[in-house]
Amino acid sequence: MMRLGIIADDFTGATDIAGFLVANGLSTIQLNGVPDKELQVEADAVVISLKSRSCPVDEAISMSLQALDWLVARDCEQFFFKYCSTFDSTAKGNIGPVTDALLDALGEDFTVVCPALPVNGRTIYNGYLFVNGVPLNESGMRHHPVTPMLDANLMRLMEAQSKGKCGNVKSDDVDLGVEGVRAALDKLRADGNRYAVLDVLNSAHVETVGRAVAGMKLVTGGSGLADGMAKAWTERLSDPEQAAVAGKPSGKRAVVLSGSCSQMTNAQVALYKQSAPSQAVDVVRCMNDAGYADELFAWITSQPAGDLAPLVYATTDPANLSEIQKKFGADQASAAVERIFGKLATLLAGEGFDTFIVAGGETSGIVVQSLGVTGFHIGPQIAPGVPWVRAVDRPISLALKSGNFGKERFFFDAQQAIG
Ligand SMILES: Nc1ncnc2c1ncn2[C@@H]1O[C@H](COP(=O)(O)OP(=O)(O)OP(=O)(O)O)[C@@H](O)[C@H]1O
Ligand SMILES: O=C(O)[C@@H](O)C(=O)CO
Repeated sequence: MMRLGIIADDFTGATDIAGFLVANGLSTIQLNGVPDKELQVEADAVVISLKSRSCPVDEAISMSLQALDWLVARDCEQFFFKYCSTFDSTAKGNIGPVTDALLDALGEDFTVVCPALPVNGRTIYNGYLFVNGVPLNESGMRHHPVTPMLDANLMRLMEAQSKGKCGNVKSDDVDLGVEGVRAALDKLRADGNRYAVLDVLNSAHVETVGRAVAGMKLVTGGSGLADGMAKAWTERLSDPEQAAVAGKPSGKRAVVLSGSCSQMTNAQVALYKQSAPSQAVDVVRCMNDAGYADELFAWITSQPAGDLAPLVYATTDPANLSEIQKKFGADQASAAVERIFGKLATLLAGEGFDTFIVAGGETSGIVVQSLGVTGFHIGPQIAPGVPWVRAVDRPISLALKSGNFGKERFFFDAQQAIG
């Protein structure tokens, strides 16, 4: 019997939250896009992954409401709007409008905002979001190709996008435990706030806020909050290993496709290409050479099988990225790069590649769409927030890595985990 319905605004975000639920023993299925009305699924949690983070706001709202309807019709009792642990949403972003639409649809007038994920260095203090101890707007996120984050104050970001007031539950209240958080939430609500940013500095706070929001119809945030919520459902916990079995990887031919320009992906690519065959993507050719994907495909298939998987990367440093964007326009350059990765994925699957290690949320979205995969079983985690997943409808395994996740050896670690 399904209980928790999750609407995620991108693909890697969806696998991230699903991975934490499975690690806590909740059986979880991830569906790519809003499924057919007929589809029935049996799981403790269902994650619907959308591509709604950076699309026009009307589309984001409409997709999210369709996802909500689908989950409501499957008897979900609680709903989670999952967005990025680095917020990834400027003053014009979709998080506020989608939260408002979900609240209205559920007949609710209050929710929490909690992108914290301390295990990956995302903490919230006095309502400011930090990445490894640095305010969001001073972290690598200020150079993000699509959503450069120039403010770390979550109340301000939320109010700029939405139609209500946003307060803050301070870490002192979280230190008081579940009752402290609930009292602070009641007070903020009574004071006319529509949203409350939850301070979270460590894993004890994660558990406290997870318990404190147990009765809330709608919560919003990152996978840290879901980790805390899942830990609170002790009576439903089953064997975590069992929950991950259906998603274990077992593929034979792997490739690494990296379209993220985050600091961490830059470090992962730099290390991996010292040992593995690699090919950099030429953005100019992505834009104007119809045969470019075929050429990259031919290069990949010419690499010896059995060794480290070949890497194709568009990953580049902030200075070069900003030059490319100035020359061609950020949207045009991104779209051209995404198109190449999409074509490559289709060609590779046709050639028998069954294991795709992908870096970047948008990049993962396009790869998954191009492969035509409708949903995933969630497997064991490679790194916090990055589980192996196995397509429900084809023998294909994927590791969909959020830009900033994983350690430097991530691409090696992923391949080591293949059985
Ligand atoms: N060299 C490049 N020049 C221009 N655009 C690029 C280049 N490399 C990647 N891109 C684009 O930048 C965007 C990166 O977004 P993506 O979501 O894949 O990574 P990310 O933002 O680091 O990951 P996440 O969303 O998981 O944090 C994609 O649209 C990609 O096509
Ligand atoms: O929360 C995160 O950081 C990730 O799951 C994500 O959403 C990046 O795309």
